[in-house]
Amino acid sequence: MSSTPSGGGTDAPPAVELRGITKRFPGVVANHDIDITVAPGTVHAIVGENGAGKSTLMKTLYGMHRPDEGEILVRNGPVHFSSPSDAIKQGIGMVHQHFMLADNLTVLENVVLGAERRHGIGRRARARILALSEQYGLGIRPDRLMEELGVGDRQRVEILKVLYRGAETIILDEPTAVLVPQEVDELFDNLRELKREGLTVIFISHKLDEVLSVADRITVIRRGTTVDTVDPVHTSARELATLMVGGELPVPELRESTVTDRVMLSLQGITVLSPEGRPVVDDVSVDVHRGEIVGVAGVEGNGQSELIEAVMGMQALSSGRILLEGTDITEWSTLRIREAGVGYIPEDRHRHGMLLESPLWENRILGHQTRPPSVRGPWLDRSGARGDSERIVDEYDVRTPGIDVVADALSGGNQQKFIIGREMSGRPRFLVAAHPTRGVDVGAQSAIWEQLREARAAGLAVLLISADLDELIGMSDTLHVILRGRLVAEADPTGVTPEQLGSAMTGAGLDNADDTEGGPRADRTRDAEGEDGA
Ligand SMILES: Nc1ncnc2c1ncn2[C@@H]1O[C@H](COP(=O)(O)OP(=O)(O)OP(=O)(O)O)[C@@H](O)[C@H]1O
Repeated sequence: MSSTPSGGGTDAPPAVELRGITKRFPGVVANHDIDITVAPGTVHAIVGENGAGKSTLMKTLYGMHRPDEGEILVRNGPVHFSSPSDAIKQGIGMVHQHFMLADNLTVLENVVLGAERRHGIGRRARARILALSEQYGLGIRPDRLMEELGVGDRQRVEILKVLYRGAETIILDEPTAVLVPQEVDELFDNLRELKREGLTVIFISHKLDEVLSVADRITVIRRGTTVDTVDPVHTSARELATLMVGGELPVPELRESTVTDRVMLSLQGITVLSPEGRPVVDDVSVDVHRGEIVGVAGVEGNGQSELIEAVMGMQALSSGRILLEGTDITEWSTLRIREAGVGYIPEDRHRHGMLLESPLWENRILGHQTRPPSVRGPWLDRSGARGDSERIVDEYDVRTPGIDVVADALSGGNQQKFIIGREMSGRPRFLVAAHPTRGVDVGAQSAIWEQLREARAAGLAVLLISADLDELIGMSDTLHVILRGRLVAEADPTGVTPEQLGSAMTGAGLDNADDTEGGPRADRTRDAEGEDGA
C-alpha cells in the first residue's frame, strides 16, 4: 500500500483542494480537519464507514453546507460557496444518489430545466446536448421521455445535466449502488471518457473492488477525518477496509442450508398490471419455505419492485393469489399483513421506510404502531418505543448522537441500519427485503448478513431482491431471475457467477456470460431496458 499526499502527478494546479475542513452539527463533528487534494483529469474516490462524513464533505464542496473551519480552493484560488449555484459557477457539479428527474418530461426538458439561460430551450439546447453526449460518449437521445429510460440511462442524463451547466469537476454520490454489473461497466467507461477529456470526477462508494478498478487516488475517511490517500495500484481491498474501520474485518462464514419443507409464503400465478394494462408481474409462482432465502435477480424495472409491493399489499393483483402459511392474504391491507408477522425493508427508505423529519424513536413505531413495544393496550408506549430504539442503536451500531435526533440527521447507511433493526425486532416470520445493505459500509454489511443468516437459521423465510449480485448469490438458497415480469431462469447460488447472473438478467441466458468482453453484453442491457424500462 502506498500513500500519496496528492493525486495525478501533473504540474497543473489541483482541480479542487480541501484544507482543514471542519463541519459540526449539534452533538456531532461530521468532518474534522480534512485535507484532500484532487488532481485535474483524475477519478478520485472517497471511502469510509457509514457516518464517516463523506456526504457532509461532498455537500460542503457543493455549497450545500458551509464549513465551520478550513478552506476550499479551486485551481489554487480560494472560493466561498453559499449555495450549489456558487459551486456550479466554479465548475463543480454533483449527481445525487436519488435522481432528480421528472418522469413525464423529455431528456432535453430535464436537462435544460433551471438552466434555460445557457442555450434556451430549443434548437440550440438540443445541439448542445447532442454535442456533449457525443463528446463524452454518453449515447443520449434528447427527445426520449424520461420514464422510458432505465437506471443507467437516467444516471447518464444526470451527468449530462451537470456537464450542460459547465461542470469541470463532477461529484457522484454512490453512483453504482443502483446499478447492475453491466451498467457499472458502462458507467466506468463513461468516467474514463470524462477523464480523457480532462474532467475530474470525485465519487463516494462502499464497493471497494469497484473503487480499486476505476479510481486514480482513494482517500479514506474515518470518524470525520482523513486517514490516508492511497494509490489503488498498490492497495488491496482488504487493506482499504482495514484503513476504513481501523481493524481487521471478519471473514464471511460458510453457508449451511436451513431450508425446511414448510411453505411460509406461496405466490400462485400472480399477475400485476401497469396503469396502462401491461403485465409488470406476469404469472409468477414461487414458494418460500421456513428457513429459506429466495432471491430474485433482475435489471431494475423488470417487475421486482411490483412483485414485493404485491406481497406487501401495496399492488392489486389482476390474477393469482398469495398465501401466508396457508392463509389467503391476497386482499389484505399492508397493515394487516405486517400484523401477521411480515417484516418489510423497503426499496426506497425515504418514501416507505422513514419519516425523515421525525425523531428516531418515533420512527421505531412506524409500521409497527399496533404492537408492543410501540403500544401497551390502546395506548402509545413512549418508553417502550424509546427503550427499544436504544437497543436497536446499540445492537446494530447505528451511529447517532441519540434517539431524539431527527432521522434526517443520520447518514444514509445509519438510517438503513436502523430500519433493519426495527424490522428484525418485530421478530417477523416472513421478511420482504429490498436491497437490505444498500448504502451500508462493508463492516455493517457483513453484520447485517450475519443477522439475516441467524434469523434464517431460527426459521425466518425471506424474499430478497437486490442490485448487489454478490449479496444475492451469497445469501440466497434459491435464486430466480426476473425479466419483463416473468421468472425466466433459476440459478444455483452455489455455482453461478455474477457475470452469468447478469447475463441471464438481460435475457441472454445463464450460459452466455463468456461472450461478454467488449460491447455485446452492454448492448443487450440497453435493449432490455429500452423495451421494458420502468
Ligand atoms: N443535517 C445533519 N444534522 C445533524 N447531523 C448530521 C447531518 N448530516 C450528517 N450528520 C451527521 O454527520 C455525520 C456524518 O454523516 P455523513 O452523512 O456525512 O456520513 P457518510 O460518510 O456519508 O455516511 P453513509 O456512508 O452512511 O452515507 C453522521 O454522524 C451524521 O449523523
